Formats: sequence, structure tokens, C-alpha cells
Amino acid sequence: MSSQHEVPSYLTPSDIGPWGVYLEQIDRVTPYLGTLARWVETLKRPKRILIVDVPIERDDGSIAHFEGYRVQHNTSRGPGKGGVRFHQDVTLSEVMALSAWMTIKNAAVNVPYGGAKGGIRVNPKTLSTAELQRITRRYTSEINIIIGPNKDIPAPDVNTNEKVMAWMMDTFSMNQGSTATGVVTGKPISLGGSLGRREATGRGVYVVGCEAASRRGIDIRGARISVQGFGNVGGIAARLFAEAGAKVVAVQDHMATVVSDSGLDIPALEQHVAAHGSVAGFAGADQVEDRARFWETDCDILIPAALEQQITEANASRIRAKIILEGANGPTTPLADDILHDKGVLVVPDVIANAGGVTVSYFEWVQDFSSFFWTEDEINQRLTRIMREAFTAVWQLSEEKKVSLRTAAFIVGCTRVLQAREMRGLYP
Ligand SMILES: NC(=O)C1=CN([C@@H]2O[C@H](COP(=O)(O)OP(=O)(O)OC[C@H]3O[C@@H](n4cnc5c(N)ncnc54)[C@H](OP(=O)(O)O)[C@@H]3O)[C@@H](O)[C@H]2O)C=CC1
Ligand SMILES: O=C(O)CCC(=O)C(=O)O
Repeated sequence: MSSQHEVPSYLTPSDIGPWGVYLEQIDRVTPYLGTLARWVETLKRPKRILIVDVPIERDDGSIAHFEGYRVQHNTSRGPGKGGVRFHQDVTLSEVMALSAWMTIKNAAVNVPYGGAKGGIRVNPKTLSTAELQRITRRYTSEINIIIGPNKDIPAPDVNTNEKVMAWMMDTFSMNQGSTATGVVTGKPISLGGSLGRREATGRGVYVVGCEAASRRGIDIRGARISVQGFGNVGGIAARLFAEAGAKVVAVQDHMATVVSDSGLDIPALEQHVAAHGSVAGFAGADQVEDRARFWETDCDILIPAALEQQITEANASRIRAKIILEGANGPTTPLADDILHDKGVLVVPDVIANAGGVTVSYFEWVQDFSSFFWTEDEINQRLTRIMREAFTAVWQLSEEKKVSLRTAAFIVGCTRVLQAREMRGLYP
């Protein structure tokens, strides 16, 4: 893929990775953008990239250095918005792609943000709680200059959570001399967090999953579901589908794959993961040794909710699901998309399927500004309405233009961003 696209000088051709996937998706949507296509180059270049050294003192007194990033892909429609990932495989290409998907996602569900994302290349499972706090605070201080409630608002992503957001909020506030709750979302409720934010991404996956299933004539009660990733997104989505009467027949995390033809006991699995850190060894299921067989699970709905580029040309043809709900960002490569399309599999793309998280982050930000907090019912009702409306608009466009749901979602998102770009003009 790298040979088809201009590689920015700050990425090596072999490291184009997820950014290359994003560029391919932009190329596929460009013919549908009409006169706005003349602005499309703006989507192929992040607005701002900050790479920072994050040094910390380890508990044993040694000094360790980690690489951190914050990428603001686009701010045409509002401040940057997007999560922060702590993972040993984080790369600049990945953070660039994740920030760009935020731009499209925020526009597709029409929340008034641009797109941004951040990350540190570290395995947080190797850090003590004190080290995790030090690395979070140092990273926040290093990116302090480009974030802020009206500039760029981080949030949780892989391996970050409410505790990390509380430290980020505190560090930013200490640096500026006054408490600024609106600088991050996904905070603890007692620090200006929103009810329902922790569950919001999984809930959004569930809501659009029900919409997609009804259009494909699948009854959620009794539907067979498989989930890759049992963290914030995959775990909550699995729970909501199970509560609605679906059977979650397979779950995979980075350690193991567990299966049960009659459906896994999700509350029991949650307890097991809380105690042991993985689905491995869960007593109420069989464990499958060959990880690749997860993709062959006999199911109606498959939810990739872990990392990018999991569904590729190597496994797409073996997938038996009728619907794929992209809880993760970028789980499907363009070549795999083509294979799935030819097989008649309905792919609900990340930029719609997992937009519930940023939608409730938007509610949190609004609540922080007004210092007035809504009930969980109000949050969930508004979230459900926004997700259904966004899905329906994308569905209708895909039927009208005879394109995939991904291309339709990108048409909606790119059009909103490029219209804003055009209206603002290029002059300073
Ligand atoms: N949190 C949010 O609000 C949002 C998250 N997303 C996206 O959803 C995805 C998951 O994020 P989130 O749930 O927050 O992250 P978490 O850190 O809460 O959970 C990640 C899960 O993925 C699993 N995992 C990691 N690597 C692999 C692998 N190679 N194979 C199988 N499973 C793996 C982890 O397993 P283990 O614990 O064993 O490592 C864990 O169960 C990401 O793509 C993220 O960008 C999208 C929108 C919003
Ligand atoms: O809640 C947010 O602001 C961003 C969530 C996120 O990182 C994502 O949607 O991928």
C-alpha cells in the first residue's frame, strides 16, 4: 500500500501502517466529494504533530525514557478531540491514523470537534501505579502547550481510564494555576465526569448493532455474537448484547480465546477478568489454542474491539459473521473490506459504530462548561438518539449511492469537514 501514497518525510515507507489504511479510505471516498474534492489534500496532512520525550524515575531509582505523541489531525470544525493510548506498539503512523479517524467520526455524528489522538509507546502492565502516575503527569506536562478545553481535549483509549484522566486534568490544572475540568473527558464522576461515559462506546456499538441487525432480519434475542477485546468497549458491548438475549459465543483477548456454544456467562467472565487480568482460564468455557480460529466462529455478529488491522486478506474470507461491528478503530484493512463486501458481509465502520464514546465525551464537556449535570437516563437517551440518527443517515446514503457503509460514513464526515474548511478559507 505504501507505494501508492505519498509518504510524509517523518514516516519511513515501511512505517506507513495504519496511516496508509486511512489514506486508502480517503482515496476511495474522494470521487464522491464533488467540488469539495479540491480541498481533500487537507485531510491527508495532519495539522499538528507533537513528539515528546517522556522521562520518568522508576521505582528502583533508574531513569527510563518513553516516546509520546499528540497529533491534531484537523480543527476545522472545533477543538481537537480524541483519546490517549498507552501501548508498547504505539507508533506515529498509528496515532496519525487514529487522529484522522477522529476527524471523520466527530463530523459523521456531528459533534463540534476536529480530530486528535495521543499515545505513549509503553507497556503500562510493566509499570507500578506510582510509575503510571509519573508517566501520565510528565506526558501531560509535555503536551500541555497544545491541549486545553478550547484547543484539544484528550480522553481514554486503550489502557487508559478514569484514573489516568484525573491525573491529566490535575497536571494541566496545576500548570495553568486553576482547575480546568473541561481539558479531558472520561474523568471520574466526582471530578466532573459524566454518568454513562464509561459504558458509552460499548452502548453505542450495541445501539448501531441493533439497527444493523434489524435491517438484516436478525433477531438480537438468540443472535450469536463473537467479540475480540474484552476491555472497555468489547466488555460493555458483550454485556449489553447478552442482557438483550444474545449469546456471546466467543471472546478473545491478547492472551486467550474462550468459546461456549450455549453462550458465555458475561458477568462471570467480567469477574474472572477483574481477578486474573485475562479471559484465559475462565472455567465456564472451552479455550481454543489456535488464535486464528477465532475468526472462523459461527456467529451472526462479529465485534472487533481490540486494535487496528486485525481483519486482513489473510482471514477475511474465513469470517462467517453476517455483520461486523467495528468497536475498535481501524480493525479492517481495505483489501479485507473488499473481500467482506464480495461475501455480502455488512461492515458497520468504526467511525459510526464506536462513536458513542466521543458523543458522551461531548456531553461531559458541555456539562463541565455549564456546571450542570444530567441524569444517566438523559445521557443514554440522547446517546441512543444520536447514534440511531447517524446510522440511519449513513445507511440511506449508502443505499442511494450504492456504496459501502464506510464510504457513506466518510462522505458524510468528509463533506462536513471540507465544507467548514472551504467556508473558513485559507487566509490567516
Ligand atoms: N475507550 C473508548 O471510549 C473508545 C475506544 N475505542 C477503540 O476500541 C478499541 C478498544 O479500546 P478499549 O476497549 O478502550 O481498550 P481497553 O484497554 O479497555 O481494552 C482493550 C482490549 O483489547 C484486548 N487486546 C489487546 N491486544 C489484543 C490482541 N492482539 N488480540 C486480542 N485482544 C487484544 C485487550 O486484552 P488484554 O487485556 O489481554 O491486553 C483488552 O481486552 C481500540 O481500538 C480503541 O481505539 C474506540 C472508541 C472509543
Ligand atoms: O471520547 C473521546 O473524546 C475520544 C474517544 C476515542 O478516542 C475514540 O473514539 O476513538
